[in-house]
Formats: sequence, C-alpha cells, structure tokens
Amino acid sequence: MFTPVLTAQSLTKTYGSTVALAGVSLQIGVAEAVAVMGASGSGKTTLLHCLAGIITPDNGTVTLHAPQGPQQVHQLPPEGRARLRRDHYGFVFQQGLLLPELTAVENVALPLLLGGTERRAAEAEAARWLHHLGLAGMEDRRPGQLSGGQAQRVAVARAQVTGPAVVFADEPTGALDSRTSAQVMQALLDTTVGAGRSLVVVTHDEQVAAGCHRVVRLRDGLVVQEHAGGARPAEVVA
Ligand SMILES: Nc1ncnc2c1ncn2[C@@H]1O[C@H](COP(=O)(O)OP(=O)(O)OP(=O)(O)O)[C@@H](O)[C@H]1O
Repeated sequence: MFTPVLTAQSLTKTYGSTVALAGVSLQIGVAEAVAVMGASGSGKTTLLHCLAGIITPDNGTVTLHAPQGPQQVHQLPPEGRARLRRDHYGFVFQQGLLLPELTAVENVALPLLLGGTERRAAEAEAARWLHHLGLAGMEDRRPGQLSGGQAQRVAVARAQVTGPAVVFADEPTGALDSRTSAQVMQALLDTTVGAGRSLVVVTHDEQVAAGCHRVVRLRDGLVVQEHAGGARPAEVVA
C-alpha cells in the first residue's frame, strides 16, 4: 500500500522571465526512494528546494504528512520552515558541505546540538552513525583529511542523525568515481528506505536512479516521464 509522506500539487516557480517549475505534482511514499532526473536547467533543484521548504513556490502546495498531523510546508514562514527542516528532514549535497574546521564527529553531531541535545549525547550518537557507515576511527579527522567518498558518508551520517522522515540529496555522488558513488548511494539507501525513511535524490547518474524505486524526469519545469527504478520495495524495506 502506498502511504504518502510528502505531497506536492501544481507547483510553479519563476525567476524573472525563467520558468523553473511550470506545474509539478508529485507524491513521495513512506520508505520510498525517488530519483529526480532531467537536463540541466529542467527544474530539479528548484523542485527539491520547494519540497524541502528551502524556498516557497509561487503557486501550488507542499504537504508533509508528519506523525503529529499534516504540515503545509508552502505556507510556513521562514522560521517555521527552518524548524520543519531541522525536525523532519535531512540533507546531502554534492560537496557534502561539511564545516571544514569541525571534526567528522562534530559535523555529524551538529544537527543534534542545534536541536538542543547535550554535547556528550550528541557526539555519542554521531559516533554511532559514523561507525554504522564504516567510518570508525575517523571521528577526529577534519573534512580536509577525508577522501571524497568518506566525506560524503560523513554527510550521509549527518543527514540521518536526527532520524528525519525524508532525506533530500542533490547530486550526492556527482563528485565521486563510479565505484565510490555506488558505495555512497548504497549507504544512502540503507540508512533511509532500509530504516523506513524516504529519499528524494536529484541526479544525472542513471546508476544512482537505478537504485531507486521510482524515477521522475523533468523537462522545462514539467514532469514528462515517471517510471519504476531498479529497486523493489520488498528488497530494501526492513
Ligand atoms: N535563484 C535563481 N535565480 C534565477 N534563476 C534561477 C535561480 N534558481 C534557478 N534558476 C533558473 O531556473 C531554472 C531551473 O533551475 P534548477 O537549478 O532548478 O535546474 P536543475 O535541473 O537543477 O539544473 P542543474 O542540473 O544544472 O543543476 C534554470 O533556468 C535556472 O537558471
């Protein structure tokens, strides 16, 4: 049975005369991995940012089906969207966006500290995630002392540490070779859909999309194709 975690309806967004989204409707299911693909400029990042409450659409609605009731993401003021992102979402970007002056464990602990968790507990939980992602022993390294794949796994750990309902990833493997890319994508899938969470991943990489349940293709700000990816729910849902 398909249970939606996120519902977007008729999203539009323009920047001056550029139409980034021309009316996109999309549902993301609980424990579903959805790849968003399309040519450069087709609106992928704009869609991800609308779903994630980073920006608001000009028109249309985004509803997060949170345990405490539906949240109208598009109507929230900036501070409400910031809270929603902190409480319900995780993020992984192409370059990881780790803070260079913090160690791996401090980077991963950061979302918990911002949410009010005490430092010792936050760092213990962060270390647990690093261990889970095969990074035991790297806790005290700074991002500059990690390989690209290791840094991305730290970013995956940071996205998961608060137990978000949905993880958004924008080209999470874009800077990696294909073998490392496959490992990072597997880590993302294991820690999201493998734990009952949802994943929305913007990618140009067909291999990454093949690991998802569903692939949505955009052109000129519209969904022009939607088809199953390579993953079957029964294989990845714990
Ligand atoms: N902040 C902005 N200001 C002006 N135009 C923007 C802005 N953000 C996006 N755009 C424009 O909106 C359109 C869609 O951009 P978007 O980044 O969503 O595309 P994309 O599919 O993610 O592209 P890419 O694959 O190159 O990252 C593009 O024409 C882009 O130039």
